[in-house]
Amino acid sequence: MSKTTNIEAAFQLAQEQYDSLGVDVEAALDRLRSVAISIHCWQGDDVAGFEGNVGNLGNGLAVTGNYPGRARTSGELQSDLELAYSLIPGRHRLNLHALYGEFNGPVGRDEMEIEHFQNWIDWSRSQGVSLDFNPSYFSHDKAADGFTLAHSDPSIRHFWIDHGIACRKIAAAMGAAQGNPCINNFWVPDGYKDTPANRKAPRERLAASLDAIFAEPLSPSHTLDAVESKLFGIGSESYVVGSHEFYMGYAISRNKVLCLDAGHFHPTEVISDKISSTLIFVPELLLHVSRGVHWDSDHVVTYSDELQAIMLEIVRGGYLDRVHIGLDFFDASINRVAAWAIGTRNALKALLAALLEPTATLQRLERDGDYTARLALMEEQKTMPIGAVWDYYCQSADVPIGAHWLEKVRQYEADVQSKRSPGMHAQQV
Ligand SMILES: C[C@H](O)[C@H](O)[C@@H](O)C(=O)CO
Ligand SMILES: [Mn+2]
Repeated sequence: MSKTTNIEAAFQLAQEQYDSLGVDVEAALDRLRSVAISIHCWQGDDVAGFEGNVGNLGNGLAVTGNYPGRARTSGELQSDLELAYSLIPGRHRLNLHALYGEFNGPVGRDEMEIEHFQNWIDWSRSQGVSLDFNPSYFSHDKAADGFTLAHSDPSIRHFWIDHGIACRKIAAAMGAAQGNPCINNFWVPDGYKDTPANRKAPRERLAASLDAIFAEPLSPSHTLDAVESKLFGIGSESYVVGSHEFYMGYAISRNKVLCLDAGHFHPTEVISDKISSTLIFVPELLLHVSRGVHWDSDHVVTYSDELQAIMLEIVRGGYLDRVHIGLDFFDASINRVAAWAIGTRNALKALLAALLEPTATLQRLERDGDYTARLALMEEQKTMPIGAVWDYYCQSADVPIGAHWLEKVRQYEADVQSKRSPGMHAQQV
């Protein structure tokens, strides 16, 4: 039997097994096909961007590792992304940070315009990829003391407010160009290393700065504002202005998208349990699917219990249209294209597993108080043949099956990435 026939035969057997549980595999695959994951550009170059300050990543963000082949220009990043997308089934989005604009000479963050992203818009159109966006409140002289929108100096605060306003206009133009909303996510690092004497004032300033940024109504069909909380960062261990409670309250009161980053909570706290709570009160969620190891370490997403729990919660709650699934990890110790492929394929595989769950049956058992059968069925589900369905999905999407994608990355690394010199930044290439 040929490999293709094997995959089809295994899929048919798997389909029969799911069928016996009342699960429609074709419907699950159709739903999976419609989900676009927002793949973060910053895994490709260690969050360096193209402003020319490579190695100055600041404000608590840390990338470790020195694997060769970091992308140094937008052309290199686009080429790496094209390979990554070709290894991942489905049609996905690209999440860009403002510091990835293309600037001919110095451009202040408060002066950024859509023209600095025209090349990204053109490229994304050519790839059939839609864009999401983020203002960049880090790795900058005016963020050197750890404060931006909550700064006590009004001139610094206003500089960053202007950056936020500029980024909203850029995001809206991207959304108008692509015909669907560009999610524009605001994360600021503001916080104190040591115990503050005044927790109130910075939070009042952050709320006022955000209100100033969001003052102009923009069409929700062009852009949606999201806000991202954090528990602590390196250098803001004792106090983060934009805590979970702060942004939960902000998003509810201002009708904003709430961003939950899996690495931004206490180590035993999970975002999977926050989805059904928060969505009662906010219109939509953005997820930064990440993997913290002891802290917000931004490890590549693996097929973990929490990843599966996140996807199950989205599917069980019927939230696929209200939850934007984005990724947020940056690992420089392995091939960066492989990192994208591993993390995104895992996210999709976990989503497929969730779509293949006999949720209606489980929820009926729960309603009936039959917790024995609920647990038994949930456990049996774990060894159902999802691998056969996933392989079939990859084959039908014309992307590599199993670990064969790794051969393409190895070839690309030998032909392209290994020839890049490490220390250079965009202007030097
Ligand atoms: C680069 C991203 O904006 C950043 O990772 C942010 O989303 C975050 O999670 C900071 O810890
Ligand atoms: Mn994040």
